[in-house]
Amino acid sequence: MKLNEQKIGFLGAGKMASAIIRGLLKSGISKENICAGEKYEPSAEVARKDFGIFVTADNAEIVKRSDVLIIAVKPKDIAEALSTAGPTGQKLFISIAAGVTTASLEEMIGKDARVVRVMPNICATVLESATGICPGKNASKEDVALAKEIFSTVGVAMEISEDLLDAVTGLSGSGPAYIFPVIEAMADGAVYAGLDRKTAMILAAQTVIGAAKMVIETGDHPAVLKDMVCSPAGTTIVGIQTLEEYSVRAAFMNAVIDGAEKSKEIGKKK
Ligand SMILES: NC(=O)C1=CN([C@@H]2O[C@H](COP(=O)(O)OP(=O)(O)OC[C@H]3O[C@@H](n4cnc5c(N)ncnc54)[C@H](OP(=O)(O)O)[C@@H]3O)[C@@H](O)[C@H]2O)C=CC1
Ligand SMILES: O=C(O)[C@@H]1CCC=N1
Repeated sequence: MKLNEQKIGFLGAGKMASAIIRGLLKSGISKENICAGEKYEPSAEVARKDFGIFVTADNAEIVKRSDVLIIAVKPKDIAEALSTAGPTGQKLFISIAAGVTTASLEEMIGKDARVVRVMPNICATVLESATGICPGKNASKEDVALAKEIFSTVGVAMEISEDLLDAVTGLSGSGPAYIFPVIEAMADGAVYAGLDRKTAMILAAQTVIGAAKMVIETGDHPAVLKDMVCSPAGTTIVGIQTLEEYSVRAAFMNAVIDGAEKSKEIGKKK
């Protein structure tokens, strides 16, 4: 199955669908091969204007035109989106909804449905998503490979077993929202210390990019990298002491655990 020969339809054309569509177009997929079902007309109009793709409120028309359907509505809206999807035949369904299991998607689409569950993140917008992928019971190796190819256009995509996808959701699905306030708060600190806001924001964001690259490219443990920055009796160790006083590491750890548990909870709802 070649990606550039697939007709890809999105159910929902909101924030995440737009991010993924942008990645597909940037990777050379023709806009003629992408379409979207979106019931909120202002979002539909934005997608038409930004991407030049076919967008309609008629989900059945999207299913008819597509080989692969990407479910990109909120978990609570999936049942309605699928109930208006018409005959689904043996098309491949890829869901990016938080918490919703492949088993419950198969129940809604049909017991033989080919389903792949994926958890990307909002950084797909800048082609830097961290994405976890797992197959449903009827999905073939080729289906998983195709999903991996699609999500590799917007960042890093890895196959992960489904029992761990809630953990991926808490970590990389929600994670950007935990880091954005860190960047804002660090910039606030620099403004307090006298830097102008624009410079502070650029330096704060680049610091996060640089730190992330250090972890990925050196392969060193973050604690080792932290020690490289902390000079004895220097400026950094006093900041580390403050973070420890406020239990910042525990707070981040608990935020990820809470997100993972919420994802599991969503999966239990019918
Ligand atoms: N935002 C994120 O960072 C991430 C989100 N996800 C998952 O991605 C999915 C989409 O999230 P996101 O893009 O943020 O959500 P958005 O609300 O931005 O997009 C969903 C869009 O789908 C529309 N919609 C709702 N019901 C239907 C329907 N029956 N048919 C067609 N369109 C419909 C909504 O319209 P209306 O507003 O009128 O309801 C909305 O425009 C969710 O399931 C979420 O769990 C996964 C990873 C990260
Ligand atoms: O908050 C949410 O439910 C979605 C899923 C992961 C990120 N955003």
